[in-house]
Amino acid sequence: MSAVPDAEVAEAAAVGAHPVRDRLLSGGVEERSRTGCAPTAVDASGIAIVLLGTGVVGGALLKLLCTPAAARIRLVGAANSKRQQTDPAKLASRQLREQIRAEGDPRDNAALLAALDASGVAVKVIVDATANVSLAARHAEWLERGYHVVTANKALAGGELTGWRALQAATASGRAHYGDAATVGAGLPVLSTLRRLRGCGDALLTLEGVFSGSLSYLFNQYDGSVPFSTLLADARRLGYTEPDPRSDLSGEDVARKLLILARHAGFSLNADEVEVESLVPEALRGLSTEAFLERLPELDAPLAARVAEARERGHVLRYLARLNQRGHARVGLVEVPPTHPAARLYGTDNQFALTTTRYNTQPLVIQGPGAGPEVTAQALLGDVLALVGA
Ligand SMILES: NC(=O)C1=CN([C@@H]2O[C@H](COP(=O)(O)OP(=O)(O)OC[C@H]3O[C@@H](n4cnc5c(N)ncnc54)[C@H](OP(=O)(O)O)[C@@H]3O)[C@@H](O)[C@H]2O)C=CC1
Ligand SMILES: N[C@@H](CC=O)C(=O)O
Repeated sequence: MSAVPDAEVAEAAAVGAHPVRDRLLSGGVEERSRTGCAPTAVDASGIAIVLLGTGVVGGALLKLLCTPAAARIRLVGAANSKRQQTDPAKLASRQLREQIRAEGDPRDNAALLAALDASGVAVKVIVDATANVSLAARHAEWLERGYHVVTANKALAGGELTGWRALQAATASGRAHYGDAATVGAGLPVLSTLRRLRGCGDALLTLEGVFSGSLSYLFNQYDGSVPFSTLLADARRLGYTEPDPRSDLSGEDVARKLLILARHAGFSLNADEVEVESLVPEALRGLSTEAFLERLPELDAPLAARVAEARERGHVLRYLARLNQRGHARVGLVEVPPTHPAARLYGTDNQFALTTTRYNTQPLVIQGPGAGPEVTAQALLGDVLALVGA
């Protein structure tokens, strides 16, 4: 199924490298085309963007920027965690990630914003394809300054309630838009549906489902026959996990999505009000990402025991998120019967079951792939294009 040989995966897991991440931008199997890529001559009615993060999702977005759908978009800056590029000729490079790594300027957000200002284009967008908390903390300020923000980074909207409130205040002025489709369901139409329902006067009563693409991928397959750690390495290689997979296994990423949805529905929940079950053993919590990746097999025994217990009862394990009518929020591993809707998912499927005042006999269910570079990058592109009504 994978395009990456197993030996390469094993080596990558050992050193903390990432074949999909590397290939997406290396100009190797998924080379950027020069033709139509990062156009330098977009007229003033076009869109200028700065891309923060050139990893799995950012890399896939760079590929989409080379397609006709992105003809109105001009890339005026791109950055990784250490370096950045704003030179138009270099931004059009086939090897943009290597270019930035080898010859990029030191990181400086002000220079990226200056590139947007100098573009002469009215619609200026900052695309955040990182998981960086400090960058997310700047979203509200950027919006207030009139830059649109399109994000896959959930750290602000799904973080502390104060951050969420700052975001609401920044968008309330209407100066700039916040494109957040990629933050929940990797672009499945969940947030847009919830906003539409609320706009019609409907109210969310309960919410339940599988909100993690990587955990869905893991538990849809895990029956104890293949070690959990092997499946996790696969999920990471395929670009489904967070930069540090403990963000998925700890429940933190699912909790963020639940908070984003709950807050959009009018529940003012703080981050510490979500009950979270972590699947990361205590001994693996304080390690560096690289050290954690070397010790993945330590995940196997506890989960093998859990799946065996569930099987004795004729059940399967699913990592579920739940919000009840009283605003109680919980994310964690649940034993469900094979007839449960969450037991019938495939691949990275997410499932969001919304019970509302008007959808109250059967929930409104949104289901489909909930992780992966292409779908997530498409969600970002869609939010960018929506700014010009495309
Ligand atoms: N993968 C998926 O399926 C989905 C991911 N997302 C979200 O997308 C985001 C990115 O995920 P993913 O692409 O998988 O992660 P990666 O680790 O592959 O990429 C993250 C990128 O962010 C860069 N970065 C980190 N800090 C900064 C910074 N301060 N300034 C600029 N760049 C920075 C990294 O730089 P460097 O290369 O130097 O490390 C890297 O290029 C996350 O928030 C994730 O939750 C959302 C939906 C689905
Ligand atoms: N790591 C996340 C990616 C999308 O947000 C997940 O597994 O769902």
